[in-house]
Amino acid sequence: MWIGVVSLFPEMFDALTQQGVVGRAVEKQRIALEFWNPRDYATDRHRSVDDRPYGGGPGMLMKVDTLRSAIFAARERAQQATGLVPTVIYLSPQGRKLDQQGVQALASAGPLVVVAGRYEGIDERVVESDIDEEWSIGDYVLSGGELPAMVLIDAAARLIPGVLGHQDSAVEDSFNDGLLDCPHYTRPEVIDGRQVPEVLLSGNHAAIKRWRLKQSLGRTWQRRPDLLEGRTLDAEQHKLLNEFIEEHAL
Ligand SMILES: Nc1nonc1C(=O)NC1CCNCC1
Repeated sequence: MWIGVVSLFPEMFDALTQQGVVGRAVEKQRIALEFWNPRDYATDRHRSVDDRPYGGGPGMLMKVDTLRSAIFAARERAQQATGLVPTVIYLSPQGRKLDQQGVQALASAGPLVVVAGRYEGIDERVVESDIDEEWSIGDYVLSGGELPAMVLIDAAARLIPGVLGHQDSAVEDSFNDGLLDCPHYTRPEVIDGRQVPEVLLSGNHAAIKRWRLKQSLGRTWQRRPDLLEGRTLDAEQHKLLNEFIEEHAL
């Protein structure tokens, strides 16, 4: 998967590329990550990358010409590297809320150019003319689009074949099947009197799988009932959820 990033702080992405799942994916060339910094296109003495908003008001916007130069360069490189026209993504609170379904769509959308905004954001005409999709990682305001971009890249990378090792599977990740994750346990068997559920020590893999699905369904029902709305449960899932509800009835 080819991803171009437009950011004033490309060094922030070292947190993603120097270690962990994405770091290994880059090393294994499952993912190609390239960066364009609008500041590299600044021609004035101060290498300006921000500009004042029309109509006044607090804060600045990203300067149009340096931003667009970086986007165009990234888009050009995407086509050169992949032969495909990239999807240009802009991260902002005004975007579509990112969820696993959206991540799956982005992970299979071909090359991406991800634009990380700073200041109060970018000129609306740049959104209209140069951005294909606007996405938000949540209803809160951050200092920059770099962390949202890293969230998107990390989540998408996990879905690229060959990125996750055998030791962790994107398939069992919560939200991959639209449910919350089941509880997990590791050594020791007792922590301050709290035991590991017996079934997990039984070696009965069918029972363990059943227990985990039941816990996922139950926790989703308890904590995020919205995720179950419109979802069709099969007979087994209905049975498990009903068992969970009975066991947890107050
Ligand atoms: N939430 C968000 N999901 O994506 N981007 C988000 C965000 O807060 N961006 C900042 C908005 C203010 N300007 C700097 C960037």
